[in-house]
Amino acid sequence: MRYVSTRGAAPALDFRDVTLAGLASDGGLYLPERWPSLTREQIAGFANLSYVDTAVAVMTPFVGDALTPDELKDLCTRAYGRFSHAAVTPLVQLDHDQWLLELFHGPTLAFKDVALQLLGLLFERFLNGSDRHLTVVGATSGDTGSAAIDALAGRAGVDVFMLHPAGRVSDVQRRQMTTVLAPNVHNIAIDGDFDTAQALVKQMFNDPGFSGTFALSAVNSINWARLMAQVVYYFYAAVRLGAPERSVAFSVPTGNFGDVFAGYVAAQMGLPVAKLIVATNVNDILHRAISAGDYSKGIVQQTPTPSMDIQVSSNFERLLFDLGARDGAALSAQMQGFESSGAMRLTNAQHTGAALFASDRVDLDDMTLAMRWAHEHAGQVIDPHTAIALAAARRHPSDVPVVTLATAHPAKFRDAVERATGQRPTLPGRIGDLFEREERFATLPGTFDAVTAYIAERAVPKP
Ligand SMILES: Cc1ncc(COP(=O)(O)O)c(C=O)c1O
Ligand SMILES: N[C@@H](CCOP(=O)(O)O)C(=O)O
Repeated sequence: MRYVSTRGAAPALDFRDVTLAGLASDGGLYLPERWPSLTREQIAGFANLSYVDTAVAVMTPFVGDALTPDELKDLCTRAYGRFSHAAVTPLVQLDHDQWLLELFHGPTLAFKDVALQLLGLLFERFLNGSDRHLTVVGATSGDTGSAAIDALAGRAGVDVFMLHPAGRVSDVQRRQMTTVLAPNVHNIAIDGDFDTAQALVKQMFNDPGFSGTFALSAVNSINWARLMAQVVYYFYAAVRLGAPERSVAFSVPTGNFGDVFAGYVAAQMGLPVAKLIVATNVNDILHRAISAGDYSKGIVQQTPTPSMDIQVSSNFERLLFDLGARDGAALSAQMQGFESSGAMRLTNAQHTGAALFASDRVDLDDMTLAMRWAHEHAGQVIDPHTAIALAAARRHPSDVPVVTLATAHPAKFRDAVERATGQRPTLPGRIGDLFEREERFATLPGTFDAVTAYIAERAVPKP
């Protein structure tokens, strides 16, 4: 399998190189040159497979010959062996039509572990025997950071520099990052919001001086391997609810558009997906884009769902490319217009082509009501991000099962959960002593010069 950039000018790469590269050299994001397709019989056969075997079956076409089937299975077994639930991503029924897909049983209690546990092992495997030292640069609004740090702490050949917006993540989220004291982990709190952090990371890749000096790589969902691993749980859930005979809808709490784009990929591969509901908080750029074709930035507002306090959604570019006849030059011009003005209209083809998606904007009151409903009617204490998607799911009548992606453990957002339900979740044993651990992080202005100077002093240059 070869991978092409959404902006059309970077070289096509194989799976190994696309994993190590992260972002394309023309500023675009990599995508498979075509979507692999699975037959109905193959999909039906997944109903009897474990999570690991489903992962191997779904990911094999993307991995190509970069790994043997045995190697891929070994990596998946190790990655998902660290999850605390035997099903890895179990389904929980809420009522007749509504289901939760619990994605938070990994080491850092959010869906990011599903992809990042595997990505850490892929880096290790692909760096084995090479003298390349990776400088991983990442931006987090709370969850990617701890999942990447858990996956990479102490690994040879990799340093990770993780930028989070100071004061805009929950205390549990911050401590999950800053209490990891491994020498290859560097946490940086920046003055600014998540969009500032994400823009700095992209600027590092696009700066010839910086990216020429360090072998940069990405752990955000701009890295294709992240999305590939997330496609798996759409198949895993849908076949348990009757696919391919029956279609299934998914409601996804959305920020950077990675998780829901993985659902789109599953649909392109042949999974009968009835609808993908893009659920946003009041930072609703994606809701406006999908419902009205208006992709224009607002000011990032702080909410009790900090991981979704995002206005520039990196992976939306992948969808626009796929729906725009994969014309890299046209998309490049469209994205450059957005980058300079902060606004763009979707073309007719992009807007009408996105018919698989519905969208919804959920405010604080409706988020709170969804948390209460889950608690009172189904005995489930859910986190606020999950509640955004559950509220949206309940507002979209459906004649097929609707699966809400439960993206984080409620203990990561104890104050918000307690305010809504009166229940204060306890920290799971894995992080029971989190508030007694020592923290270490730097605080820097959110500027390219300040952050790159800090990294340059600590990172290992290319030979
Ligand atoms: C708990 C949680 N839910 C939802 C999201 C949004 O997911 P995505 O950025 O893939 O749209 C995030 C952050 O990515 C998150 O951490
Ligand atoms: N919500 C994320 C933001 C980064 O998203 P990613 O999926 O692109 O890594 C977070 O919690 O850090």
